[in-house]
Amino acid sequence: MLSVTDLRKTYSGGEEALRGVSLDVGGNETVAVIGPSGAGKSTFISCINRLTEPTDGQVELDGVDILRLSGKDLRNARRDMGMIFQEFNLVERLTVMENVLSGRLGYVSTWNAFRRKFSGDDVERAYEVLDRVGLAGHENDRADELSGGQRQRVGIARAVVQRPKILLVDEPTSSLDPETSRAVMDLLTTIAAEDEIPVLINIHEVNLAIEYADRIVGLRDGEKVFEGPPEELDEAAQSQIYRGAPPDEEGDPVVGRPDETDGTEEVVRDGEIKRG
Ligand SMILES: Nc1ncnc2c1ncn2[C@@H]1O[C@H](COP(=O)(O)OP(=O)(O)OP(=O)(O)O)[C@@H](O)[C@H]1O
Repeated sequence: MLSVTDLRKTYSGGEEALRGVSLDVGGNETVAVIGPSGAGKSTFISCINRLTEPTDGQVELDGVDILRLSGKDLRNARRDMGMIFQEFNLVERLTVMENVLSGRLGYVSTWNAFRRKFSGDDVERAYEVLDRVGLAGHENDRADELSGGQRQRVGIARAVVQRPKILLVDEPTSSLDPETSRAVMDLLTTIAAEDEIPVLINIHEVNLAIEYADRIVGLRDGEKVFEGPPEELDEAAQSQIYRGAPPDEEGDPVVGRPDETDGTEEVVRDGEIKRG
């Protein structure tokens, strides 16, 4: 179980990217974080594994206080968090197999890692995982010979091969076309469900979040402004996340405020927008 409490990040320039965000992710669930550009989504994920140092707050993974760790303990904790990146972060001149095995580097001695000497079990597991992501037969292809979708499959395999306790996924489909994006999301959520790994995923496309997530979190200006199941992410909630629409006098969020339409729409307050 990942438990984040009151996480804050102020960058050195004074930008308050996170203003006290709390979130629990556990079990087999997929939690999608959505929000406009600059809302703090990437900062949130990178503060959890401390690629970015948070300013304040608490991050616990299965009871381990991540923010207190350093050196070897931090490296051990990081390998419990499988990272999948927008730009895949593969080593271009290495093969698919070498890239996947680099997910196991934390487990082999520095000397053996230097010699790229992996145990037979590690290699066997890498073959298995590559088969599961649909890359059997591509083990010896160089990363730079692959399509975008294949590259993200390698990224997924590299994260999964290390048997993480959680997958942290940052915009995995931003560089992919819609069809490939869906294939990657299918694969990611299938593998996570089969291996019982919870997933925390930043995603731009709201439709993909609704389709694939068990729970959606909306960030805006470094604050959590929505949390709920996909069916609760109605137009009012989306308006709150993407436009910061304030609640009206009755406490209901305002949908499609007149000054934000092109004048051809009649705005009603039950979430429905009728065209003139
Ligand atoms: N390294 C940095 N130094 C200073 N400010 C930063 C840094 N990284 C991010 N920021 C700022 O922090 C805020 C949140 O950025 P972040 O990248 O986390 O948002 P995001 O929701 O992931 O955006 P996007 O969807 O565009 O990737 C932004 O105002 C951004 O300019």
